[in-house]
Amino acid sequence: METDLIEKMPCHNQQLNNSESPEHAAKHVRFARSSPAADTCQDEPCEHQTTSDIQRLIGPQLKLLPLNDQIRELQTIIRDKTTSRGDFVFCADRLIRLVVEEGLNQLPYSECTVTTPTGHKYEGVKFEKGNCGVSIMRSGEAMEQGLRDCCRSIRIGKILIQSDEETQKAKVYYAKFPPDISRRKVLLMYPILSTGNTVIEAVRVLNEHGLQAKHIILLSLFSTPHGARSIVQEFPDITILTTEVHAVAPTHFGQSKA
Ligand SMILES: Nc1nc2c(ncn2[C@@H]2O[C@H](COP(=O)(O)OP(=O)(O)OP(=O)(O)O)[C@@H](O)[C@H]2O)c(=O)[nH]1
Ligand SMILES: O=P(O)(O)OC[C@H]1O[C@H](OP(=O)(O)OP(=O)(O)O)[C@H](O)[C@@H]1O
Ligand SMILES: O=c1cc[nH]c(=O)[nH]1
Repeated sequence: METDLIEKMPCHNQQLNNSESPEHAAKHVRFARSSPAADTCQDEPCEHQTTSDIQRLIGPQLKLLPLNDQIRELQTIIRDKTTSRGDFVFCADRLIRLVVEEGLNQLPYSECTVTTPTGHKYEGVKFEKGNCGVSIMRSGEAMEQGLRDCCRSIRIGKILIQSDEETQKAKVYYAKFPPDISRRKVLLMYPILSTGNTVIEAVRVLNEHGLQAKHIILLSLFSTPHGARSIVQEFPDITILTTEVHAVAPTHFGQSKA
């Protein structure tokens, strides 16, 4: 029964803190009524859904960036078939940067004290060591620059997985990670989760290298309900970060950067 419900929920956004403010709920309804990109919401209006439904059905492992006008505009331009290649890449890079920044927020920080030029002590925080990125080729590579723009010297591993077009079965062709990956927190990059099969296979390979799913933060831009649910069912400890869960995911994302 829950499966039926989730597939009927084409359009969701949810705050990262997993609770919905009245302002956020109001904004969500406004988008559902006014956005031309929310085409699949017409049969199943978003205002009839609560944003906690998706959380309940998929679980707290799924974290959506808080919806705002800026993110909604980027999603709209990326989805618009009349968008030029240059605008698509520009907007995708902006959305990637927002997801990367939030992904970094999920990593461990420790407290530290620094001295200011005027000799004052300042109680701040610093990243803990032991993070790395892994991009799933090809489309995940489009997210590497966004991560490097924030973390200049972060190590980035790569994995190539291709799905059989008929059976959808995912096969691993190439994987190269930092040797101590089992001891790191990994930002796994893949912009579009459709079936979820590619990511599931990637996480299996990371598991084989000794990395537990609880140390993986999946950075993506768009997900179908099915994709997110499949990944969480397979790996209940993973964290998935995305900007939108929608029944229709954009396609050919990798080709935009080719
Ligand atoms: N020569 C070389 N140095 C690298 C490479 N990747 C990372 N480094 C450097 O090696 C150092 C240690 O890298 P990491 O092990 O990823 O760093 P970390 O221990 O997680 O933490 P940070 O030092 O804060 O990055 C960093 O200063 C990086 O700049 C590489 O592929 N080649
Ligand atoms: O169904 P999933 O396993 O969740 O994968 C979804 C991705 O796969 C397809 O791309 P493609 O296979 O061409 O991958 P690439 O663009 O990364 O090369 C599709 O355009 C999505 O980007
Ligand atoms: O390059 C582009 C432009 C619009 N939409 C895409 O999917 N790719």
